[in-house]
Amino acid sequence: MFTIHQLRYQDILHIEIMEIKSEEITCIIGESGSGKSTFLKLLNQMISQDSGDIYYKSRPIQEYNPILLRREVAMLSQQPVIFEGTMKDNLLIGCKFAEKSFPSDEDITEALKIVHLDKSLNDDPNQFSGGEKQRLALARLLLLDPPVLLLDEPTSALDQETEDFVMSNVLHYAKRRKKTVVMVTHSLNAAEKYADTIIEIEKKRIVGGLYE
Ligand SMILES: Nc1ncnc2c1ncn2[C@@H]1O[C@H](COP(=O)(O)OP(=O)(O)OP(=O)(O)O)[C@@H](O)[C@H]1O
Repeated sequence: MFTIHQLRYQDILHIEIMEIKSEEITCIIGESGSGKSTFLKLLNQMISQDSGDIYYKSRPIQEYNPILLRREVAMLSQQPVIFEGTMKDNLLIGCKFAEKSFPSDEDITEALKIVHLDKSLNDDPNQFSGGEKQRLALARLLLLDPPVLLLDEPTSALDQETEDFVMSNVLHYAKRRKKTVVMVTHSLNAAEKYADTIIEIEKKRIVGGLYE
């Protein structure tokens, strides 16, 4: 799905060669500040490399319209973004921005079940806890139904038990729906449990995918 060759981004990230396979779960691990979030942002061109190539579906990534690319390669950032309005407004706003038809009530219920968020659709999410906001943003992304999901520490604000439950649900859902997932995680355990491929960023460098 993605092939990367001789990529440089400032002095923050250098990737010799890498492939991210379609319909797989790829986990990115590495120390704080090693460039994990930067890497995800390069994959949907929130930022552009200084040199080197990223191919998405065999075409240079810069040939894609960035807005259309981000509808296919959708990112969940580390800090959940919450808009004014109810929880339902927040769940639907992604589809509105992406000019997609709204999901059915059944789809909304399913997404909330996957992220284990038991709140009323009329609630004000600005009052939610950090972990609830994170799960709301994750449910919003699932309702968008993009083929590629870039997840930056999607469950970092959750307690261990809820984190395990939500991560397992989300990644099983992704597998069932044949999604390509690139997930940054601090948990080597989770990566070993769920990833098809684990890539470690070491000293701001990726020489190649480490182990499969
Ligand atoms: N816009 C930017 N301009 C300059 N430096 C940046 C920018 N964004 C990130 N950095 C720097 O790049 C390095 C990598 O940052 P990044 O957020 O990608 O790391 P990370 O591995 O995701 O870290 P963490 O695990 O703490 O979230 C850091 O040293 C950071 O300070």
